Amino acid sequence: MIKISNVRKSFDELEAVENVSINVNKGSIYGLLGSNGAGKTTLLKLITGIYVQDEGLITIEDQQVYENPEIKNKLFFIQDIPFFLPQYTVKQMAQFYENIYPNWDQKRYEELVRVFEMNVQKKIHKFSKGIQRQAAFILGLSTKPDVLILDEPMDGLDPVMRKKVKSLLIEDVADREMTVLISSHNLREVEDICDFVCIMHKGRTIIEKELDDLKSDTHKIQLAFNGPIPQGIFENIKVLHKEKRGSILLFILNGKEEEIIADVKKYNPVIFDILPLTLDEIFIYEMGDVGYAVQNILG
Ligand SMILES: Nc1ncnc2c1ncn2[C@@H]1O[C@H](COP(=O)(O)OP(=O)(O)OP(=O)(O)O)[C@@H](O)[C@H]1O
Repeated sequence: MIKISNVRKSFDELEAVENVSINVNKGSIYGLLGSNGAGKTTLLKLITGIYVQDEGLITIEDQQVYENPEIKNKLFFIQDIPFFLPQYTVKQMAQFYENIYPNWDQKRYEELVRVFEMNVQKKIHKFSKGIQRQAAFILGLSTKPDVLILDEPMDGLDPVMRKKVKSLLIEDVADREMTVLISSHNLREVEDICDFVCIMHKGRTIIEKELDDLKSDTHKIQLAFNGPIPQGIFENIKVLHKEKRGSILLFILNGKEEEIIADVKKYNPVIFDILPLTLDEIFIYEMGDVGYAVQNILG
């Protein structure tokens, strides 16, 4: 659906996006995560055709986005500071979008106005930050986009509204295979709705993986042996982290659970436990030497 291949974008000397390649499948909710200044917003502005890349290719449904009104009509971008025309009310913005977006759905708009209990007659700039964001969601979802792109979408929303917005997104993904790309600093905020995640750091992608794969491929193991650590253990398994806590050895391993169990059992441990890993821990260990960035992402 969205294909980004070897994309670069610099501002003067600074390379904000360095050789990034990612794929976002139709009907998925894709989380673009990363530390401050990682290049997330720049990448979203490239995808939505606000910026043009210095190198590489960006396509949505195999068509380039930049200066392509046909594709732009199928996507909606809610920026970190949502865009509204000055002095406009929600009703006026709705009329504006109705004229631009061919798929504008008036019935859906009225329904969403009811759900959010939105005052459509009030000038938007007089609303609080959170209500302005709600107005952006009402308008964005009423354009019935094939692709919805969200930059820090939950900023300023209270927990009830976050839940409401998440369930509306899931509804549109399930009903009509809308594709959603969400950028966020905060992994915990989006992990319950994303099926794919990508972590960016300093303009590059560090991990791009299906969330379930990430969870099922990483394991925390506690082990103890009568005597020293046997030679050869985990020779063919990727060890992300190893530490000793008294007589207990703690390993973070990347691999299939059955293979790990089979390997361990060859060495007759006196203690052997497989413990669940939180997503936070997975990211910390996977990213290893960029641990500082992970702390930021995990907030
Ligand atoms: N228009 C611009 N002109 C010059 N530099 C820019 C511009 N936009 C972004 N940058 C720089 O590019 C880098 C990436 O910025 P970007 O806003 O894409 O990061 P981000 O991951 O969205 O960060 P944050 O999470 O803090 O919003 C930063 O170093 C930023 O200062």
